[in-house]
Amino acid sequence: MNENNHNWCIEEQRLKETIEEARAQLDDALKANEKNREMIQAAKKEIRENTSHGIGNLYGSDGFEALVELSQAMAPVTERTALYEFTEAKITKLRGILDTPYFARIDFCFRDGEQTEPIYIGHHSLKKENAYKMLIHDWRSPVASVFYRFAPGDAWYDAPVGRIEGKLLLKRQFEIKDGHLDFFFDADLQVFDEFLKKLLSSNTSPKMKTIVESIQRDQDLVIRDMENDVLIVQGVAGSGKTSIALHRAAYLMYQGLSDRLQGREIIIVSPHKLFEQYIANVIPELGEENVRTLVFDEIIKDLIDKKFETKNVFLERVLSNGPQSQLKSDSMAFKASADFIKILDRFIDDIPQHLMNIRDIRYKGETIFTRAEIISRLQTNPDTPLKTKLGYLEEAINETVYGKWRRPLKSSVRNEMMRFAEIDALNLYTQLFENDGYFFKIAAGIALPEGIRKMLAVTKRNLIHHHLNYDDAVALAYLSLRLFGAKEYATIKQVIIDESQDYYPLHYEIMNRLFLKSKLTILGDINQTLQKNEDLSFYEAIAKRLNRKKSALVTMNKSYRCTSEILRFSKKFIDDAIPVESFNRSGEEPVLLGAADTESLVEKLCDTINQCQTAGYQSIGLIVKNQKNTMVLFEALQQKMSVNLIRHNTVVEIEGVSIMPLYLSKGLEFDAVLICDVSAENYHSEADKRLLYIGCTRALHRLYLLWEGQPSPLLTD
Ligand SMILES: Nc1ncnc2c1ncn2[C@@H]1O[C@H](COP(=O)(O)OP(=O)(O)OP(=O)(O)O)[C@@H](O)[C@H]1O
Repeated sequence: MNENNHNWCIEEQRLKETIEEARAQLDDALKANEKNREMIQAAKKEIRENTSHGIGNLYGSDGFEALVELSQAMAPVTERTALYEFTEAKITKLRGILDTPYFARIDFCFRDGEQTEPIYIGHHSLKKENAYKMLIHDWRSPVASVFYRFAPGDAWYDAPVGRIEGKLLLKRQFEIKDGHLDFFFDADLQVFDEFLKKLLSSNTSPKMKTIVESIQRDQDLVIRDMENDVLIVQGVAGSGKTSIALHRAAYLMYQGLSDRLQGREIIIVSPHKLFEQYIANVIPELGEENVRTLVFDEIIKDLIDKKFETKNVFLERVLSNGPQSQLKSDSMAFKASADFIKILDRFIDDIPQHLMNIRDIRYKGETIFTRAEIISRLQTNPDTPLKTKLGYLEEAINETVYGKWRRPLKSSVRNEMMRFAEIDALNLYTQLFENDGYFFKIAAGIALPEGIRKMLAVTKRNLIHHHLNYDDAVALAYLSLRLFGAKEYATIKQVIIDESQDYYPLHYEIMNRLFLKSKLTILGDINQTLQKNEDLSFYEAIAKRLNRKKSALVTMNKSYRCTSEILRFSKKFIDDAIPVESFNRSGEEPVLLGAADTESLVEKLCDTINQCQTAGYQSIGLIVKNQKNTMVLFEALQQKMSVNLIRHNTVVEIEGVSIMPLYLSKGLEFDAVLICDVSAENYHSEADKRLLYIGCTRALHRLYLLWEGQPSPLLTD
């Protein structure tokens, strides 16, 4: 028998053993859950039929005893239900194992000359029942990191007991489907690249997928990092930032049995709802309960509880090149800047002095707190919310009155004394803009933008008419947080922020105060900003603002999404401050197609879509600069074919042919991308260049740029 056949027999035998074990455990689990189900049903029946447990009895004279009895009767049901759910999760895991038990094997020799036990790595671990033998190690286990990080030779991994050093003797990768071994190869870098290329070439799902089998070394370092309180990743388009974010969340949930995180202790801040839906499958596929994802608008909503212009509506207005676009964009840049945070902080400090109408507090003819004392109390400890400090003041009044007159103060008297304590964030925020003189006094010494007077006038007008624009909503959220605090997020231990380049200093200041005890992973690409221009100092400023003990910046320059041709084309829209490397997967050159009028543009779009469908591409993304233009093209296309409309106030499944405004394509990907309106009118500025970069890099295999009339000069620059 030659060595290949010998190895094949060994691997088939191991696979058989693993599958037999998994099948036996699955049978046991199924039987156990059948029993659990029967017991739950019987217990429920007993509760229903035993009249002393009836709900009606709770309202009788023996209500309390009946309640105790009912809760005692319910206890076994609750326990069994928990056991049932636990076993159901195990069943799902075992079914997954039966399909694909593992994808890799490493032979790691702990000491020279020592016998090695092969270590098989899969999505889930499997231990032989009643024995110590691990048949499969979870991809997140410490030893599995050797697979992702080392080529055969010296290797190490960090275990709970410290660093374990040794030699990696073998690194083998498997393709197993439906429990059958299709092939395996012993990793040499070149073969692995071929394997990855095959994976990337066949990517046709409209939903994000796991990358457990092919995580790259630099990606693994980020996924498993436990050293830093703030970990920042600058990664080029398609470098795997979102994939890393999700695998990191699953890793954090697994890491360390004692400090294992629950899904509710992690938050992923994502750019929009559609993106949330796009990534929703990944963490459950990785075998964990889903974590909470939210978009920043939801944080604003929680804090201000008022209707406001959402981020997407803001972007739509800025990108539709209307008369107010520039002003809106400038106003956002200013009101969410570090300088405006200073202005808001000064304003908050000034509130007790000038906006609260505080008077001496008098009781029975005596002054118990002077106005100056109260103001000083409210101005100290700036990090404590004003409302909390007002609560302390109330307690202090009570204590003083009780100490002196030995009687508690009636609440009506206390309320009378503290009439100033009713604070309204929106009302206060409006007062900041009511009078230009007051604003300039608060902002003294701070550099203000050129159009400040116009901005102030527009803000004042909007606030008077109860229009809360996005920039004001963010500022008001900060003000509310400083005035009232927010406990809801206090239990969060890990925050993962994707598309981090699109947030401004004020967003980070809010997140810093909200997630005070949390560690943060921040992933972004400064080449993919919408309506703002950033360089690497952006990340330094974030780290400084978040002010945690340890922070690090990691850069990832290799892009896995696009073919080399698409990436080369896309790179012309960005400067070369950050190198962008391609994974070296080859495909067709991007295609540029002009049309004389809308009718012929629509015809060309239909032809191109048909070609893509004939070529077998399943997800086809039609990207348009803004929603206004999207609607025009959608109406025309709809007459000729079935198209899925994606717009900012709806969340639909992304499948087949979808048309959307560019800002909603952020973070997503499609087999084929058609950027539909690359005319001179639509794309001409530096900011437009970045939009084109974002749009083009959504494409995996094919890219088409179409326009009506004159092509954008950015195509030929
Ligand atoms: N190690 C890997 N193995 C297999 N596929 C990978 C790997 N890393 C990334 N990919 C694939 O590359 C594509 C891009 O990944 P992802 O969306 O995570 O990148 P990104 O950096 O967030 O991109 P962008 O910033 O452009 O939105 C996805 O299809 C992902 O599955």
